[in-house]
Parts: sequence; structure tokens; C-alpha cells
Amino acid sequence: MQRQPLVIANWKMNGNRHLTSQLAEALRESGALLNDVSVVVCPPAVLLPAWQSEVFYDDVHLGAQDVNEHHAGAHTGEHSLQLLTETGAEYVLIGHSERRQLYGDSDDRVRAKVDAVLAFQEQKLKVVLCLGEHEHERDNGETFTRIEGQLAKALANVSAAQLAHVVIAYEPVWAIGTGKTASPQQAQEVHAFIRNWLQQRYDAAAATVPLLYGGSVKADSAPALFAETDIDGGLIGGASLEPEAFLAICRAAQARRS
Ligand SMILES: O=C[C@H](O)COP(=O)(O)O
Repeated sequence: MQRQPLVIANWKMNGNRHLTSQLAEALRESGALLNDVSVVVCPPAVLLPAWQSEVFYDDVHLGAQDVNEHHAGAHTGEHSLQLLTETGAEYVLIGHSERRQLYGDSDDRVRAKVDAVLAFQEQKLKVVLCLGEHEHERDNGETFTRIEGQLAKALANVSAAQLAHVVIAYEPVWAIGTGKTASPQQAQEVHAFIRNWLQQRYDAAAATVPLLYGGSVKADSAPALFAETDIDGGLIGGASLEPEAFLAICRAAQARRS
């Protein structure tokens, strides 16, 4: 089955209004080139309103970098699903390794967030579930055990019907922000494992789930990664802060359709 290529920019705690205008303009100018690629931008939440006024054609969408699993209440510094959707978010990253490592997002909390997003407003938002192994886990041959554990816990309550609202991003922790990209073969091997795991559990619904690779993807490494059968696009950190590099990555994803 042919899935629409998807490229997601995760600005993390970077970017500003100026870069919002710059990247938005670059995307606007390249609109015709980006046919057949869905592009999602996840800026810091306070920049979502600025992005909202820049969104201009159907294939550019907004996303949030995280969400609180509660609907409202005494959670200083957190953002609710309601607020994020009001500011244009259609996607939410959940379980990013930086949230897991630096802000205590356990597997249980990741599951609670996944459940909250999918239960919210008749599944208007899409979950981008991030997972990946640490370097010592790969060195010890524990990559697949780790991935399987993260999948099983995060998707414990997700039905086959809800899977249509899920994207999975494989991000080996050792490749994030390090310049050490996984080889296309390493990434494809894990993506095939994820696809197979989804098939075992969800049958035909598994074929619709976009599987993204993230971890030091650059303009020069993207084409070979996106040429792999099960790599439907990328979750891009550092390179999404450089409009030309990000556009080149989007074009590499577009090439999957040709
Ligand atoms: O969310 C994005 C990933 O963490 C990858 O970041 P990176 O491209 O800077 O390595």
C-alpha cells in the first residue's frame, strides 16, 4: 500500500517569530514542489498562533511537542489538548526521548497521553508516538526488545480503528542531535520490525500507519533513508531550523511517490 510521505519539523526549544516567517515563506514558495508530501511543523507551543496565521495550503499542518494527559486544572506550565487544538495543532508528539529522559515521561505516562489524545474530541488529533533504543541497548542486542516494550505499553489501549490516528517515529536515542544517523539498513530493519509487530496485533490496519525515522537526518542523508520500503518520512530536529535543508528533506520524501 502507498502511504503519503510525511515530514515533521520538531523545533524543540528553538526558533522564534522571525524563523516562523522564514520557514513559512520557504514552504509557501515551494508549495508546488511539495505536492504529495504532508508537512507538519511542531514549534514551541507559544509560537503556534504565529504559525496558525502562516498556514496556507492543505499539506502544511501544525503539531505540538507534548501535551498534558489531563483536560484542565492545577498543572502549572503544562498545555491541554483543548488549548493546543484551539491554536491549530492537529498532531501531538508523545514520548519523545527528551521528554522521557529529561522530564520523567515513563511508559505509563506515555500511554496515558496517547489514550487522552485518542479519546479527545472524536480523535481530531493524531498521535506521533516516539520510541527508540539507547546506544547501550543496541550494543547489547536489546534493540527489538526495547522497541517491542515501548510499543506494547504505549498502544496497550489503542484499537484497530484508533490506529488510523497514530504515526510512529523511530528515533534511536544515540542518533538524536549527535550527527550519528542510523544507516538506512539499520533504520529499515527496525521499521520492518515495527510494521510486523503492528500487523500481528492489528492486521490490515497496520498498513496505513506512517513510520518515520528521526535522528540527525540531514539533506544529504534523507534520500537514502526515504528510499527504504518502510521509512515513510522523517521527524526532523536540527535541520528543520534551516529552511533550505528542511525543504531538501521534504523533496527527498516526495521522491518516494515517483
Ligand atoms: O524530534 C526530532 C529528533 O529528536 C531528531 O532531532 P535531530 O534531527 O536534531 O537529531
